[in-house]
Amino acid sequence: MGLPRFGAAKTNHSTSTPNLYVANCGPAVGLSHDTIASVFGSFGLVHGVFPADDSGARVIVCYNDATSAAAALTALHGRPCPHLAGRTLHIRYSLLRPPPAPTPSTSIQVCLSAAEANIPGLYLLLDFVTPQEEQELLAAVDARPWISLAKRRVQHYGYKFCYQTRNVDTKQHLGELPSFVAPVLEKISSFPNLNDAANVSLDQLTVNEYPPGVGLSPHIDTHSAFEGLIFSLSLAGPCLMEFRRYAQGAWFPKAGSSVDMDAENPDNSSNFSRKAIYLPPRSMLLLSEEARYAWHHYIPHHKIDMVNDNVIKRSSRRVSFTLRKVRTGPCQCEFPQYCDSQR
Ligand SMILES: O=C(O)CCC(=O)C(=O)O
Ligand SMILES: [Fe+2]
Repeated sequence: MGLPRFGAAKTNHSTSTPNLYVANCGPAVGLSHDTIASVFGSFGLVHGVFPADDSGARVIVCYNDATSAAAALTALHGRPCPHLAGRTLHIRYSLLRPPPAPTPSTSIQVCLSAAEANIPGLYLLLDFVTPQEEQELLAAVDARPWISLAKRRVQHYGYKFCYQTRNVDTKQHLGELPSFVAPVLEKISSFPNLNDAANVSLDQLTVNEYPPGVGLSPHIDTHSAFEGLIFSLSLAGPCLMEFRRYAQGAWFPKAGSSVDMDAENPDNSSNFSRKAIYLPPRSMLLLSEEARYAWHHYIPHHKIDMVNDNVIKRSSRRVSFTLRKVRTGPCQCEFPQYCDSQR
């Protein structure tokens, strides 16, 4: 396991800082940093949520002041948290350590094609839309209202996506997908490698706009929320997407059980494979099968990406169109260890 960036205080007595070390909490157990920030935000202004180490299951929540941290610690430590999937959090004050020198993302080989990445079910088609179609799609979303999240802006069509539950409310249908996305859907219907392309009938679109330096914390799109094909079209700017396959069973303790902060096996918890792929503008990524169900995907929060020996600057924004089909029954995938329907 990599050196933790932050240490937890041995006890919570006589320590008081604005930073909390929270175990049993993080993207590897299905809780995004945005969700965690929102729940801890009810105790005071959260300045940021950071990985405590590379386990994906321990985070540092940083408040602006120690009083808010104390209130959150008292309210949330050692009991199931209904707003965080019922997980029992183990919280201590965090002893901040200076972050290590940034490790350049060259430490991981960046693939330029899905074949090179060799993850079953991952496909990348370059130049999926023309530059003119790209401009039209950007103009269409820019003419519509954006919703501002903490670090990026989003739009939802078909069904609203709820960032707290990482799910959709199937009873709240916002209507058909807008006509501006029709050319993209048309091209998807003849996407190669899809056995049942005719039945794709995507009904949810999330548009994300990322400023430079903003990414997305590691996550698997909730199995029970969406069917097995997830398409993501990159527009306006490039990014690097990292994929992580965590060791089997390491991340989803049985419902109701809790992982003790000290009892976790650090060797298991950092046990994941890593791959990265470069997504140029106008490319279409498809996550299906193992790539959709078993691999976390992650956009590092970088202003520049090292794509092997080349420095690639993120442009003033990247806009992605993520197209999915909302699931109506439970997921029956072959990856129960990552599946919220089968836990
Ligand atoms: O921006 C992207 O390409 C990915 C978005 C994503 O992973 C999501 O909305 O779940
Ligand atoms: Fe995703």
